Amino acid sequence: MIEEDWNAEIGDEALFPSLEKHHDVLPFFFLQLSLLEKPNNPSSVFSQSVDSFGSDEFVDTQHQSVSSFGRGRNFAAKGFQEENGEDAITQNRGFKGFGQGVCNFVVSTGFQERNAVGGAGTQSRGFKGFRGGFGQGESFQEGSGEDTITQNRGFKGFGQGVCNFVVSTGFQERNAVGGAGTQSRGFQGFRGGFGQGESPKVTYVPPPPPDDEQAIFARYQTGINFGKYDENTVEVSGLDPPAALMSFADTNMCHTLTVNIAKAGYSKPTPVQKYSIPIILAGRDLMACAQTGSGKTAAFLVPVVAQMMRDGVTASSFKEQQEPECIITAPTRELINQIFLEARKFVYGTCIRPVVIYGGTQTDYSIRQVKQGCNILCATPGRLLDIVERGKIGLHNVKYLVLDEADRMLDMGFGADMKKLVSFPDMPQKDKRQTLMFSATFPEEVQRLAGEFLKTDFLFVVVGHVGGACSDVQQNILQVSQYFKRDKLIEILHSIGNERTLVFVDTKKKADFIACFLCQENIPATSIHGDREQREREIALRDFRSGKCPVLVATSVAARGLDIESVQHVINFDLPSTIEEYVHRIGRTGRCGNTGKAVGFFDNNADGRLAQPLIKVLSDAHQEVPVWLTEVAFEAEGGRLPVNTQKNFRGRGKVNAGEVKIGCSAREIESWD
Ligand SMILES: Nc1ncnc2c1ncn2[C@@H]1O[C@H](COP(=O)(O)OP(=O)(O)OP(=O)(O)O)[C@@H](O)[C@H]1O
Repeated sequence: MIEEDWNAEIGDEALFPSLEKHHDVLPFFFLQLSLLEKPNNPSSVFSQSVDSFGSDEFVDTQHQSVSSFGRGRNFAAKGFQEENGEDAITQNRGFKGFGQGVCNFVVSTGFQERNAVGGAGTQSRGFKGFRGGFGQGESFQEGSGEDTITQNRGFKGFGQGVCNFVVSTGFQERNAVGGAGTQSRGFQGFRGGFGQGESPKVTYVPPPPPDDEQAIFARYQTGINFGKYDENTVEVSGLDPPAALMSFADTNMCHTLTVNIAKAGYSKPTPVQKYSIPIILAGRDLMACAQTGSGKTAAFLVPVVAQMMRDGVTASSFKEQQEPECIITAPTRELINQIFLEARKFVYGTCIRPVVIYGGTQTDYSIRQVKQGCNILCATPGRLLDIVERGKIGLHNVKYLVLDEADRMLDMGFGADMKKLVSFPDMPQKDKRQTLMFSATFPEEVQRLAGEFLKTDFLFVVVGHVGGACSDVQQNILQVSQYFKRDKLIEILHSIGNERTLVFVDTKKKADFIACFLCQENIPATSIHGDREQREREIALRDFRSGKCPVLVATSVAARGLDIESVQHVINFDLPSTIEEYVHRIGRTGRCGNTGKAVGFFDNNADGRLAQPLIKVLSDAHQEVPVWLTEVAFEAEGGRLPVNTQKNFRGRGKVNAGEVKIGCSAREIESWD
């Protein structure tokens, strides 16, 4: 695990980045902001915000802030201690870092947001707090109680130094959703960024999902192109593949499972399901590649549950150590949770108990969930290894090991963890378990690596092209240089209206910045990325799902797997650095036979090397290829047209089988989780 964000999946500590990290982050953030400025437009949103602080000094002193963070005395601790509960305690820690330096620097998107959408009362208080705070040097310690008052006091407390500048992602969330209660979360974002000393223990316990039947089987409608999935060519490589099934009834599944499939609204299997289900039922290992949104989750869940029922799996009762029959891993917390929710559908009314555990939540909570019984364990890699190492999970019973987003699970982000998982002494050898890998993309290097985990007679199912984009997504690549991206974004979002839109950017800081910027433009937006606390990530996703915030600005943490109803648009404000990532990102729309639109801002200076693989993806998906793009591709390749566009396009040395060295560029290191 070498990536900053990946670490967030593994250790709770990473949720509260150390001060040292921000020594790097702050100058970068400044750079980022300046890069986002148009050269001839000094009156940017950012400058306006700055102006509203009423302090010219901070411009000159911003670099000092870097060194001043974290050296301070325990500023304002008492005031925050007056609040009850986990938030107050952590806030206290967060503020420890402030106060002593010459310049503390605050980026508070929250205040900007309240401007945009908050109630009048809140705005007034927020701004009072802000203005009053600068340079006054009053104390946090006065008063108690209500969040808004605390904020007010809190900001009064700033100002011992010449300039205060706080990067508070939490405030952004409030921007989007408003309300006093959420305002207090702003301080969480703040403390998350600038705490000092030891990392606070993560105490977040996610709310339990609703467990009434209607909620469990909630779904969205298949789209007009659902039937067209059958037009895709399907190739099965390997010896003696079983025949594909034509309907769910073709299998000998137990009655309860058949009923659950119907309740889930699945009347006919998609191609990846038609081929994968019989392969898994036949006990074969499988690597399956099919376009985004085409039902890969059920392609492994249905046969695994069917087999478990056939094997007469018994209800697992309360035990200190559980021995699940199936382990499912996925790279992000939100995705693994989604897989768990899907699993609940298919096991409904059976004795099979699925459990989900992931980073950013209280470890004891994960352990309690596991102890209560666990047949199918859905887990992100870090939390999984942690729980196994604590002896709460025994692996000797594992019959099914599923890697969703398998190419990501095997690359330099999680590859080492997966190797560690299969190397535990009690993990059955590959010939004693079934290993199943699914993704919409499988670069050749991963295919070779996957062999280490799979039996030699595994089957490889490919629906359409390996790594092909979903043809239900209308792709449009626009030439937009970075200085004009914000204007273009606003223009597009205004034309879109209230339709649900995912905007991808390349860094966590930029995700917050753009969400904040949109709020200032009266476009309710929120953000999701690896530096946000899990609670905030889940709120952001919930608000996006519900339509409360129709725009979600995200890093690649939201690129894979997320199945959100009615996402009509994906905008790649920054194009990703690999073509695989692009395919996954645009696959958040156009799912399950529905149509969607994807726009990519292509900056010739930054994205030249993506041109060629983009052309292939566009043409494979029968999309128009702009003439300028072919010219850029030609130039980027030094006048040659490269042939293998399935590979990652960033310069990479030769990779030998077994060497984990794929898929992550500098830009993704910033944005993955
Ligand atoms: N046979 C089916 N009939 C109707 N709906 C289905 C069927 N199979 C899957 N779906 C629905 O299609 C949607 C997309 O499925 P899923 O999330 O499994 O896609 P995926 O291929 O895993 O996508 P990604 O590559 O983005 O992870 C889900 O809402 C799922 O419930």
